[in-house]
Amino acid sequence: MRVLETVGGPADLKKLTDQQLADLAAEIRDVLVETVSRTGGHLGPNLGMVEITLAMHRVFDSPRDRLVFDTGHQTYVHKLLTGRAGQFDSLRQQGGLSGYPSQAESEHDLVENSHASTALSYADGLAKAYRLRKEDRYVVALIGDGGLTGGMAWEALNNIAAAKDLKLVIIVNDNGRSYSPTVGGLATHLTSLRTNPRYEKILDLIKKNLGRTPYVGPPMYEVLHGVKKGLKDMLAPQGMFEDLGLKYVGPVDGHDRQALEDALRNAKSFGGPVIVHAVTQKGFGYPAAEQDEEDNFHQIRPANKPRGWTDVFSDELVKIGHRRPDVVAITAAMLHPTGLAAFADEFPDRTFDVGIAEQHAVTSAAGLAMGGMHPVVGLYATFLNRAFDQLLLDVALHKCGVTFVLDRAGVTGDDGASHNGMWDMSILQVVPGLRLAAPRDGKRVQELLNEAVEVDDAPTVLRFAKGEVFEDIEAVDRIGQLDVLKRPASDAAKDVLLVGIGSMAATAMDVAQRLEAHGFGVTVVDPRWVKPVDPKLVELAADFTLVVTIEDNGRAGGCGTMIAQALRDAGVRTPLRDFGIPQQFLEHAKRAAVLQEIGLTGQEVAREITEQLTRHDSDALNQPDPAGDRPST
Ligand SMILES: Cc1ncc(C[n+]2csc(CCOP(=O)(O)OP(=O)(O)O)c2C)c(N)n1
Ligand SMILES: CC(=O)[C@@H](O)[C@H](O)COP(=O)(O)O
Ligand SMILES: [Mg+2]
Repeated sequence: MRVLETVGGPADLKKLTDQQLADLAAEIRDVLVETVSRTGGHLGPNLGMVEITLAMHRVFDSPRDRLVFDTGHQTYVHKLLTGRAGQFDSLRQQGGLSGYPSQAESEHDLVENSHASTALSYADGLAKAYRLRKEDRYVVALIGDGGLTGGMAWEALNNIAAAKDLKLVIIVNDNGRSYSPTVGGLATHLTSLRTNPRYEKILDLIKKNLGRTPYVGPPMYEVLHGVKKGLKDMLAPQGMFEDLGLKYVGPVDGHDRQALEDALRNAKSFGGPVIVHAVTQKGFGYPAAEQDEEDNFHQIRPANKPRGWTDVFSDELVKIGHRRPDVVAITAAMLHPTGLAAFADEFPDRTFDVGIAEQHAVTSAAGLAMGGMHPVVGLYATFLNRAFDQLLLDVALHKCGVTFVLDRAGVTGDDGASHNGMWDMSILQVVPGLRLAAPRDGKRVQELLNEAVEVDDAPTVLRFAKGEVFEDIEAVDRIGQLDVLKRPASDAAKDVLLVGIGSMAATAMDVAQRLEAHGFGVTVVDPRWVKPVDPKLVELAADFTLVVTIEDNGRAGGCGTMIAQALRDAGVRTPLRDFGIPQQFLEHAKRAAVLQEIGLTGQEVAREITEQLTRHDSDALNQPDPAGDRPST
């Protein structure tokens, strides 16, 4: 029987021998490689977390002691050790285990948000709560070196360092990478800590020698090891953490479980906030991941991936870069995933990786624009949320010509609720002067990106979906900025004006076909620029019985809402039905499965409209469904 099968929960770990623990670590790595290669997910980060997770669960008592994982993508081992090994095959599948912590799955899971750099703030709050409630519980926060480059982490450290009596242990999982090697002064400092051979060797020497004198040895080693500014300052530049007033333990070999346990017990004994600096290798134990230059298999990348929206953007930006020396690119630690790597290869001096620091990225872009450059900021749509204030009041207020390219907009699916790009076309509607484009296919990505970088007195935004780019849908006419994609076969009644937004233009074409089969006259348009609302769209709407909008964004405050407002403001009484993502946190599943689930498919939308049009109840065309914010079906 495998050791893993004997582990029903963390308590079982405490009974295992060193040999059994070594066997268990090997078994876990086999399960990770075998399963994640099939299901997809974060293989590299989790291979690097085996010994740390074992040590965490052997030294602390989850869930009484609370374990908080930053970003949460590195919790597969935690799941295997907390009673979910039997379900691990269902990882990231619809109805199966989430790829991130899930309170619904286990009492051992707490933080579900996959946005980085939040763990220390949660931990600060939790530890304060336990102190106030006089609960003798530890909080253990695991954060990566990448997560530490996020501003929130330093806001939290500033508070934690001042709270000497918080029972809080911070484990920095330092593998030197986010996706790519971690950048900035912090990375350099962590490197100086982890690569100072003298410090480690001398400590080992002391430990070995002192260890031979049982009565004096271990306590003496503890004193030496715990000494604040003496031994360490002399041997390794401490600076940062200790100068902040934080106890620092390490650097510890993050793949030596025993050493980790010693360090965590040492940290636990301080009774106040401590940083344990664990040095790991992303992908450890699986050579293919260890040697993967791009990102150590941060995410399993499917072999021969079809050409995606990201690729079209990436190629077009390089072309623009050649003709526009003022164009620069900014990434928040996601050079490859956002398609900026090609631009970086071509223009290394005009590409800036700021770490996982979206807020800094956006305001730094404002500075670059004020300095005469035209920044293109590449982000995943959901991560823009974090930098909304910077976009609103650092970029838009000053009318800075910054172009934002939001990848993974709309339903992304298997990374769960916090990864769906369902917020941007709602929050961006309130930004004065901002121009928002939603390309429907690869050709429009090229077209709209070139139009966007020409705007130098306002922020411009392009947003497109995850995955394979759609086939080009050519327009049959252009009215103002509007592309007409389909007119009725004959001069049939102008029953429905279908507004397909971005990737939903293809869905709109499918809906049109289905409606025409029921004898309705349908015109399909793609606004291309969805903000501000095109006056030509408002004019056109006046001639139709019903306007229908379809968008891959939350319904609340989305494009449908804004177009309806523009119709009302212009006195156009044509009723409007808006289809979009229901304003809910969506369970993880593949994108197509989620779209099916929420009714954002051609078949479902066509059924709804047919039902509404054939209800013969003219009011039906005017009254929204009394069910309120029902799912968009
Ligand atoms: C706010 C935010 N921006 C970007 C990401 C995308 N992202 C997911 S994991 C990751 C790298 C995390 O690096 P690190 O914290 O060092 O953890 P590791 O993967 O190395 O274990 C990034 C950038 C995110 N989750 N949150
Ligand atoms: C954990 C994280 O934020 C990213 O690694 C996320 O998994 C992105 O996934 P895709 O790049 O596959 O959209
Ligand atoms: Mg890292």
